[in-house]
Amino acid sequence: MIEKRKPIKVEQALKRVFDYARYGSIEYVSIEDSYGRYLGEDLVATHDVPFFNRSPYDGYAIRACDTVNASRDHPIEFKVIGEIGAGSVFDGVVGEHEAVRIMTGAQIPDGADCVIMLELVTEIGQHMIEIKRKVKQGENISFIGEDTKKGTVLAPKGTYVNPGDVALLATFGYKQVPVSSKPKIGIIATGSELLDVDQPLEPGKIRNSNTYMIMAQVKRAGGEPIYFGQFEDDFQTCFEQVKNTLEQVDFLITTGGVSVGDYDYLPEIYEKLGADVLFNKIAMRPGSVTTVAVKDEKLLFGLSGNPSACYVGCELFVKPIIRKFLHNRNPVLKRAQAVLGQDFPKANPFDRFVRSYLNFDGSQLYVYPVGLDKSNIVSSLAGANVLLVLPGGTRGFKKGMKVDVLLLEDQEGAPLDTFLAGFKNLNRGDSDEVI
Ligand SMILES: Nc1nc2c(c(=O)[nH]1)N[C@H]1C(S)=C(S)[C@@H](COP(=O)(O)OP(=O)(O)OC[C@H]3O[C@@H](n4cnc5c(N)ncnc54)[C@H](O)[C@@H]3O)O[C@H]1N2
Ligand code: MOO
Repeated sequence: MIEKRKPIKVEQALKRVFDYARYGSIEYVSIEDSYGRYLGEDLVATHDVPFFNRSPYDGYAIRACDTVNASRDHPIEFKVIGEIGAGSVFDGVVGEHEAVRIMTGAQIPDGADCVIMLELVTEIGQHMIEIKRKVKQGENISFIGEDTKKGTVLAPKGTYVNPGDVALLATFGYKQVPVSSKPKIGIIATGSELLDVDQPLEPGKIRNSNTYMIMAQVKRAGGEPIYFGQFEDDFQTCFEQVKNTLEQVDFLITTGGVSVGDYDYLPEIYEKLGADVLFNKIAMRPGSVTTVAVKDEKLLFGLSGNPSACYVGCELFVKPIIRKFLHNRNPVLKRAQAVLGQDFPKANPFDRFVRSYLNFDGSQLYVYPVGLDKSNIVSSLAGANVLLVLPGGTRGFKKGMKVDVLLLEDQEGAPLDTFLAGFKNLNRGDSDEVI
């Protein structure tokens, strides 16, 4: 008689796993390779930006006090005493009714306290210009420290390095960037039915898709997947593999063999290893059989063999642990609210995580379940950019209801029409900007 497993709640399971989260160390990569990594140290502004007062426009640097009486009917003449492009410094001083022609990004010359744009100036001869309006002191100057002040923490340790962070790293002279080292995640597939990706199909056999899917998920989460192979349902072979692999990695993921079938050997393997099983049943679908054990402080994730269950188990439990290892402060999936785009009549005895597509139609976020909602389905995974969360003990979700979604990743944009429609819906005022 098989012992009945007692399911625990998703949040309880996650808390138990987090008790065994570990942190990685720090390594250095070149700035070119820093995108997509996680910062190993706080990114602190080591100097003010801008570092000097500079002009945000092409124009003339002048003294504001010389324009006090300027107007359309009373233009004031200025003598142009020099010109500076970005990267050069003017070595004189701007005096009364003098101007220096200045380009965007150049340092404001001494004596000047404002800039007037080229378009607002009339050239009236060689080295002479005319100004017909007042300019305020400080007008059109990007002041020292306006962008960021020295000492400001711009991105804390554990931040995912996006292109904006790369710009900051370059601004502050990081040729080499301290990043969190990636956790090494061992992956093992079990199952005598498994063929590798390049093997022809045979009756009763299937191609091992989970391994490659998990490797991609691990990479997406920021970890380093190491594939140790697929093994037939033989207790001794699987035991040896799990034992040896565990010694070489930070965490281990297995797929398949965690349920109660005759060839589901993972429970016995954990026992023989002397690993503590944190849970072996979660009140969720798919992925209820997701099992997590700990051996010598290392987490062993026993994911389901069923592709969708495997996918969801990996996103909910492995991804946060990878991000935690990378010192990320927001390691779990981000939650958002959307409107259900179609009926979902099925009952939800446990919390259900439905592979779904989140879409903005120009005015509202809608979420649509993708494909068949069964844990052995592989086709619904590719089109999903979120997991729709339907709480356990509910049924009959209707189109139009507000629901929660967990964001996976969205590299795909919107259709052009939807993008343009978004502007149509904006209530825009008229601008009085002249230029
Ligand atoms: N009597 C019971 N039977 C089952 C239960 C249960 O509670 N009592 N739970 C069911 C649920 S829920 C799931 S999910 C599965 C989980 O089974 P396992 O995780 O032990 O996985 P396997 O039995 O090894 O395989 C399940 C399924 O997935 C296919 N598979 C396996 N590995 C891969 C792979 N690497 N790539 C693609 N597909 C894979 C395998 O061929 C099976 O079809 O158990 C239910 N049964
Ligand atoms: O674990 Mo199963 O994945 O609930 O379908």
